[in-house]
Order: sequence, then C-alpha cells, then structure tokens
Amino acid sequence: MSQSQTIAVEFKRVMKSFGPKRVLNDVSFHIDQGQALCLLGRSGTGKSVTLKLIMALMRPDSGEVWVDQDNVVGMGEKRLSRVRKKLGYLFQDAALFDSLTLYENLALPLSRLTRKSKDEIDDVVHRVLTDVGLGADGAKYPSALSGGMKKRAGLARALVLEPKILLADEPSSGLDRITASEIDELLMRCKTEHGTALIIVTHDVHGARRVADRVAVLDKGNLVAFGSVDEVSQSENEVARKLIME
Ligand SMILES: Nc1ncnc2c1ncn2[C@@H]1O[C@H](COP(=O)(O)OP(=O)(O)OP(=O)(O)O)[C@@H](O)[C@H]1O
Repeated sequence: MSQSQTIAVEFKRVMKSFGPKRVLNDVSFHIDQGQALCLLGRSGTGKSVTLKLIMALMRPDSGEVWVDQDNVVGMGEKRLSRVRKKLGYLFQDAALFDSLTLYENLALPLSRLTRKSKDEIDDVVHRVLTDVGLGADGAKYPSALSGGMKKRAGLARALVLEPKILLADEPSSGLDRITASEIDELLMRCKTEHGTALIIVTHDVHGARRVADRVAVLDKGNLVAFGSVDEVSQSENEVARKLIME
C-alpha cells in the first residue's frame, strides 16, 4: 500500500519488548517531509529504540514502520540498503574516523557510495563544511576539534549524502547553551533550505521548543503526548505537560 507523498516516517501500532520489559506499547505517530519531530521522555523510555526501528537495526514485535514510501519491517537487506540511503544519522559521538582528516571523513562516503567525480566530491565537501561553519577546518583531524566542532563535523558527515530524513541522537548533549543553539540553528536550516525531515532525540527541552514542529513524549512505553509544542503544553498528560514546561 502506498503512503501519502508527504509522510517521511510513520509508526503504526508498534510494539517492542525486551524479555518481559515492554519498551514501546502500541505506538503510532507520523512526521511529514520538511518537519522536525523532537522525541522527549525520561531516560530508558524507548527514544533510542525508536531511532533504531526507523533504521531497521531492530525489528518490532508487531506493527509497521514506514520510511518514506516503504514499510521497513521484514524488508530484505537489499531493499533496506536502498531505504537507508534516504536516512542520515547524527550520532552522539559524531562517529568520525580519527585517522582521517575532516575533509577525508566527509569525502569517504561520497567516494564509496556515489558515482561523483573527484571534483564533484571536492565541491560537495567544501559546500557542506562551509554550511556548518567549518570551511577552514577540513585539514584538521577529529582530535583537534572542540566538542561543538565535533558535533558540527558529525552533522556535516550526516548531510554529505543529502538525506531526505535526518535522525539525531541528542545533538546538543555536552554542549554549552550557545553552542547548542548553534547546532539547533543548523538543524533548522537543513529543514528550511533542503526540506529535510528531522527526528531528534533530546533531553534539551529549551532546544526542542525552538526546533520542533511536532513533539512526541514517551513515558513507560507509551506515547503519552504528540503534537505541536503548544498542544503538548496543554496535554492532559501530566508527565508530558511538566516535561515541555521545564
Ligand atoms: N538491545 C537491547 N536489549 C535489551 N534491552 C534493551 C536493548 N536496547 C534497549 N533496551 C532497553 O530498552 C529500554 C529503552 O532504551 P532506550 O535506549 O531506547 O532509552 P532512551 O529513552 O533512549 O534512554 P536515554 O534517554 O537514557 O538515552 C531500556 O530499558 C533499555 O535497557
């Protein structure tokens, strides 16, 4: 069955348990292309598991997980690798190769996964590095980058393949407020300038209030609130209301 053109990611009645522990209980939501969803919730409420289900690194016990036009549940590796090309990931630790310069870290996925020429790769890497404010830092090794620069570098690496959907796991963790706001600005630019859908796991409610078109609050395996920041602020669920008003 084909999905609406505009849906980027959709969960339909997703259940996931580990042994006796139910981590996601009948979770349904969707986010459209060009929108930002922030996933909030206390520690251990299934936020990272949600990202892993989208990447199909895990399989739900039941339910459907749609990415763009495809239900990835039960999909074979060949088709999955095509779907995964639509996804970019910004990991907590930036996931850069320490033995490569920043430039080389960005050029590597382009030379491995695309047919771009050396000159085209050079153009893309310079453009993306400039976009994230690291235009003069391509020759540096990851060990020479500050925490904020590493996050920007991780974002550049996630964006270099021009994903339709960007998944970010705590993009502002460990950063001071000003640097965290700069990362938020960059994420918002991905959305407005490239129409990228963003799914951001975060404990930074302040950032979520600025970035999110939709907020999803998970608590004890349940999606207890979903909607705009204003809607969640007026949610009947106390956990969700308190969390967003922090
Ligand atoms: N591969 C796994 N095997 C067993 N249990 C797991 C596995 N992955 C996650 N869990 C459990 O699922 C629950 C949710 O984990 P998850 O990492 O999604 O939490 P989270 O909301 O991202 O937490 P945090 O905010 O601390 O990162 C936890 O109880 C965790 O121990």
